[in-house]
Amino acid sequence: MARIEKCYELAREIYAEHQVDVDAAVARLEKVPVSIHAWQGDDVTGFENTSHALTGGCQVTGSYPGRARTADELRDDLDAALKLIPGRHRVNLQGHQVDKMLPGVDRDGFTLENFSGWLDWAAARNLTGLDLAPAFYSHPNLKDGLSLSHPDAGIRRFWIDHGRACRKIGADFAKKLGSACICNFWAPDGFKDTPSDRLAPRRRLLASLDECFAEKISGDLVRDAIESKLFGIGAESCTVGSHEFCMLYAMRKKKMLCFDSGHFHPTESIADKLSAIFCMMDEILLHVSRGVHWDSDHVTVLNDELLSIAREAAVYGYLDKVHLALDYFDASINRIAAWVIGCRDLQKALLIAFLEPPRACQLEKQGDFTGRLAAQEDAKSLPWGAVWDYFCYRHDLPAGMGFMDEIRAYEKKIMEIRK
Ligand SMILES: C[C@H](O)[C@H](O)[C@@H](O)C(=O)CO
Ligand SMILES: [Mn+2]
Repeated sequence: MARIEKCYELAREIYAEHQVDVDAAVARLEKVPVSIHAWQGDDVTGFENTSHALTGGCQVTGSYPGRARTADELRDDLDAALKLIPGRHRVNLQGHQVDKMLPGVDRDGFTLENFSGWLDWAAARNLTGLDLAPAFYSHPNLKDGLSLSHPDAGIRRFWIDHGRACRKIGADFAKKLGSACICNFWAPDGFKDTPSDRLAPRRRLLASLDECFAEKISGDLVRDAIESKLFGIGAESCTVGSHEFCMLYAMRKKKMLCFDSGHFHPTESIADKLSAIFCMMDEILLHVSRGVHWDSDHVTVLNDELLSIAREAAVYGYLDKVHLALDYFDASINRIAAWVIGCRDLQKALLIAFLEPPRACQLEKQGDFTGRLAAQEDAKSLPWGAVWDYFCYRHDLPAGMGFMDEIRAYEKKIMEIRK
């Protein structure tokens, strides 16, 4: 331990030479909650016990042992992960991750009763809140790849009512937990092959969303967000809720725009979009993920993309308006490790952003772009790792990959015996 403190002292000295206050950076990181996506733990299956296949253009691959089969198991797994992630965080649910099913009640009729176990669990933990996203997929009413934009009014009604139900449950979560619930609307609607009519489904999606949001709910209780996608598996030719559609909807209807980092062209970075959005919008939801080829949902790692997203979210002083959420699913590795590694990497990226020396910005202001490049590159070898280790130590958590011992023990005792 003495070594961690010693290294931290040295790092503090070095950063001070670069006009960076390390203690302030640590204090900032302390205050950033990440919304941890519960669906990494159950492979997005939910707990309706209706054996619906995963549909809607997402795929979970791998058969690593230990998928949570019930909400109780999922909560145990989240407990195991949360213990290994420094700081206070939130948990993000999908609208089919019910705690219990009630006879004759489907998604369009879900109420808090279906999710009550989650609320009790969150209240008993030190969570900063619970988020809930309607699940417009993995259900027989996703017909021909369409939910909210389906031509059949009865189908649209089912999904609209599911959206409305989730907002009400979110409000109930918020009342008890004292923190607004983020209700993110992502509809998988799309076409495998070129549609003859792209306009009508988009008009129907627009009308359905208006109905979903018709009930006025205070922003202190629910923050609505809308998420676009480039394409999904089996919906390669047209996505109804495209980026333009969602951005304009959010702007016009005063909703939050959700950027999922796996939902854009591979060479397109959402980091560059944040400052553009903040010129005209006040709040944003980030789904932090990692796209690899056609898969939008690999575990986040500390790569250039994550560093630039965290940097752009942090450096202009609007981090309080950026809601950070994880969104990936990998069933080929230990699911708890997937949460812990991805979340800690996001926190590391934020810490690196908080520790950014002012030099590069100063040189840029003077028009010295060569100096700026030199300063940006020099900053890369500053000892942020010593600061991260100290942050973990303050939280009584192992630095490095020490967290794997606990994960392995939990895997042996609990996960390996799940069938
Ligand atoms: C579980 C969904 O995949 C997720 O919530 C949604 O945000 C998404 O990114 C779909 O690709
Ligand atoms: Mn997403």
